[in-house]
Amino acid sequence: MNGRQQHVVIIGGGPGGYESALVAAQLGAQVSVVEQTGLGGAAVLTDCVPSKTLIATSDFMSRFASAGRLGVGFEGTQDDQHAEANAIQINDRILDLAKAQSRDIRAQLERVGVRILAGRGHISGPGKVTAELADGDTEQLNADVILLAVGCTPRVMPSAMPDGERILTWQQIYDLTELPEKLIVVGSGVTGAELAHAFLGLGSDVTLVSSRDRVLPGEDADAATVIEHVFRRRGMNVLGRSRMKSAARDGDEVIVTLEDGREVRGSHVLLAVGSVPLTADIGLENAGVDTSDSGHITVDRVSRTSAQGVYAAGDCTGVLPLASVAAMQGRIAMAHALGDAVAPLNLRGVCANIFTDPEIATVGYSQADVEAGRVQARTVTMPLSTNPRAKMRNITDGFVKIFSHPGGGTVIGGVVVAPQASELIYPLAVAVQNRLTVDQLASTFSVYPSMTGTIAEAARRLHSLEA
Ligand SMILES: Cc1cc2nc3c(=O)[nH]c(=O)nc-3n(C[C@H](O)[C@H](O)[C@H](O)COP(=O)(O)OP(=O)(O)OC[C@H]3O[C@@H](n4cnc5c(N)ncnc54)[C@H](O)[C@@H]3O)c2cc1C
Ligand SMILES: NC(=O)c1ccc[n+]([C@@H]2O[C@H](COP(=O)([O-])OP(=O)(O)OC[C@H]3O[C@@H](n4cnc5c(N)ncnc54)[C@H](O)[C@@H]3O)[C@@H](O)[C@H]2O)c1
Repeated sequence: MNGRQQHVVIIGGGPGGYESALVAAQLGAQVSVVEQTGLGGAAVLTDCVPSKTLIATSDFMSRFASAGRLGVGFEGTQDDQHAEANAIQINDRILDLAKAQSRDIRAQLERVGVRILAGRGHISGPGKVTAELADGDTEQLNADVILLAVGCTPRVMPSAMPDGERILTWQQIYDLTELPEKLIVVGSGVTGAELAHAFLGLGSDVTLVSSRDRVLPGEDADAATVIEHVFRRRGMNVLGRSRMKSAARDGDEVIVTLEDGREVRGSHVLLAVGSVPLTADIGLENAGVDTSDSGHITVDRVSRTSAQGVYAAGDCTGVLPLASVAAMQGRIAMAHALGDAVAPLNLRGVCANIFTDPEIATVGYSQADVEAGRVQARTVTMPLSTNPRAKMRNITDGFVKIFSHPGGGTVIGGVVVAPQASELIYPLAVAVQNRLTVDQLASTFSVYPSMTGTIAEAARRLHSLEA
């Protein structure tokens, strides 16, 4: 690096883009972000933040519905006692919250001197980005470093084209003015499972079309089994081993036709059949940036692409589609590009959470890693049903699972299935990240009574296996 101020141009203002902009500005670079939709990206405006806000309302309604089991009654006649979701108010709140977060991010970037260009960016040659601005102008930018963080968009099938009214992607549900009466959710990955559960909690009649043997095929099998059991118990119609062939409107109804010929009728269908990277028209060929067959940009562990001076971060790389990973890839890219100290991306410490009720939180090595022989581990699974705090709170579903290394007892992974597991996974994440042993975890005080008591108890069980 010479003494001249480096110019960094970032295409895409989601977590991958805005986090890298902050780091680059902090490291003294002149930074421009070209963003076509709004700062915060899909994460803030249509995907992560809106879905979690919807789930917050749904969770509240579910708690309300189970109040009777904790001895709480409501005034009024028995038949009349139910909470009702107001779709307009819920969606207004969601969209307001998303826009406010987007504004906060813009203000944060502007405070550190980042230039924000509203429009579409593409690489026009080595070290060159063209921005087609929203106001109709075009601007040419010279860049010492280019970072691509363009994200993904919902995958659509020609036989099930979304119409924004009754055939919907997850990005279109926040425009609904009424709660879907009979919702068919297609796809039982994380997006499908979270949203199917959210709408069930809000009062929709939900059918989940799952192409695999069980819901959440990529997750811990024990955890997914608990969630599928809860779905069914709460009245969701889960159609296992069922692949959608097509979805079509029939007046005010939708018909989902499965590959085996069965038809499912509903008022709305929500398509959650995966995502495709937005990498087709961003001029990758103009700089020699390689992609995989799926169109994801190929990167190494410091986010370098195949082209010198071009980095990529987030979902468009296909490394691990989480907001936290996108942000980390972006920070690493800028540190590397601008000559700061940097450690390559380490996915073993990544914490993830599925926001169903109960939630599934995971960190480190998984059961699948153990079963595939990628790592040797001892495993203990403790149900929550014996935890005193869980009993007090009427929590019956869930468990804590810990994986430790045989021989030293280092904690290498964990799964928590519990209400707010996203908060409970942190002690296990600290243990994995800092290579703590099960003995260190077991000898740490936990509050009595508390859900974390089960984490300490599981660690104690692993100690006795070690002994
Ligand atoms: C329903 C759902 C829920 C999710 N929930 C969670 C969660 O709870 N926790 C979690 O960690 N992750 C969650 N994720 C994943 C998370 O949303 C993504 O990992 C994250 O959005 C990736 O960030 P990104 O910066 O790569 O891309 P994005 O957030 O997609 O941002 C990319 C931005 O680039 C813009 N762009 C694209 N092309 C151009 C161009 N040519 N010029 C200018 N701008 C362009 C796009 O408009 C977009 O605004 C969820 C995903 C979905 C679908
Ligand atoms: N809480 C979170 O952190 C969160 C939430 C949502 C998404 N995400 C991220 O996004 C990633 C992608 O998740 P996703 O669920 O959007 O996509 P996905 O690709 O993981 O799941 C899509 C599912 O749809 C199924 N499918 C495809 N075509 C089908 C058809 N015709 N009929 C029936 N089923 C069909 C697939 O088999 C697959 O199981 C996740 O792995 C996660 O990293 C994270």
